[in-house]
Amino acid sequence: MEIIALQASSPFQVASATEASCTFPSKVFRDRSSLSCSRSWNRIPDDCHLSVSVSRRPQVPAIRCSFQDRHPDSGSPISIDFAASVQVFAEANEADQALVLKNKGSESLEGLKGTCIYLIGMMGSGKTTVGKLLAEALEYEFLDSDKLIEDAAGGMTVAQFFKEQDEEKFRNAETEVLVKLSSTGRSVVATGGGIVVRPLNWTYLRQGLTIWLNVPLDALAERVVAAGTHTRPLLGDSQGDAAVVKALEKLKAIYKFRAPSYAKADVAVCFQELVVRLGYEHVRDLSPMVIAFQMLEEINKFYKMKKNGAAAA
Ligand SMILES: Nc1ncnc2c1ncn2[C@@H]1O[C@H](COP(=O)(O)OP(=O)(O)OP(=O)(O)O)[C@@H](O)[C@H]1O
Ligand SMILES: O=C(O)C1=C[C@@H](O)[C@@H](O)[C@H](O)C1
Repeated sequence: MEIIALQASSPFQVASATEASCTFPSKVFRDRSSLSCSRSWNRIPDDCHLSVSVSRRPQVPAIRCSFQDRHPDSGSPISIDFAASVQVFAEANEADQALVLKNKGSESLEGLKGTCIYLIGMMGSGKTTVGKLLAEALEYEFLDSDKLIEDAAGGMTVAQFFKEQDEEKFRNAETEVLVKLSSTGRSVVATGGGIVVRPLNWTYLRQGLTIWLNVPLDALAERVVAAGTHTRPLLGDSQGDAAVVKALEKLKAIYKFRAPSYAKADVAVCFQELVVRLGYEHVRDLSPMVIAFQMLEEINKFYKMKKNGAAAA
């Protein structure tokens, strides 16, 4: 354990005036100059020094920062930890991001207590891509409800299901899969885009934590066309120059009907908000890692609020 004293001015955000834990990327703690505190904390005396302890566990470099001082008014010990913000995370290299995600995942486990996570959102919103990263960070199993339906139907693809049977039968199979999933735990489930529409499905979704990936429709249209719409029967097979425009029209119609159901999620990650916070130009600039980080932030916030609510009641 190494103790270093620092004067302040920092890119890190303080999660709360009294407590928050953090894990900084190794890249950041090598660069000590970036570890100092912001003057915007008017409760902290200007000449206050930070004491930073750097622990080097074999796999997980971590830094905890806390003030070694007393509150100027009350005299009680001040303990402030920094939380690496999504801005800091987005700038870290991939290896550091992986470490931070893992640590952040461990922090979320206390609130989650093994609860299943259901990712909901329009087709192409990244439930599978980001869900796998989230599952890894939490050491949860990753499951895909469409895949479970396909397995239960003897390998018939979702597209075949829609063609050879009908949407109603597909929705019944989807509910059956959800019933089974609701008796499990410690899984991140990428759900089918339409799972939210049946009110009955919410009985099961509510047994877990629901997270909505709220992605602007124009970005979705680009993605689904790039990946090929043939696997998404509700979009039809759009190809050629007009494909994105056609896909966008269909997505708009579907979303109009579903938006209130997605909004019932416990937690939402709004991609447009994230783009603005990070000063990016487009949703396509958001990496799956950054989205997974933000999901963990929102999960932690959700359980913290729940805990505070329970304590206040
Ligand atoms: N953050 C991202 N950046 C770039 N591409 C992404 C991102 N997230 C997802 N994609 C791409 O978008 C496409 C759709 O992603 P994905 O399959 O994860 O979505 P989904 O919500 O699981 O879709 P569906 O509900 O239709 O199965 C994939 O080709 C994936 O590689
Ligand atoms: O949005 C939807 O309704 C769907 C999304 C896919 O994940 C599949 O579940 C299926 O293609 C239907």
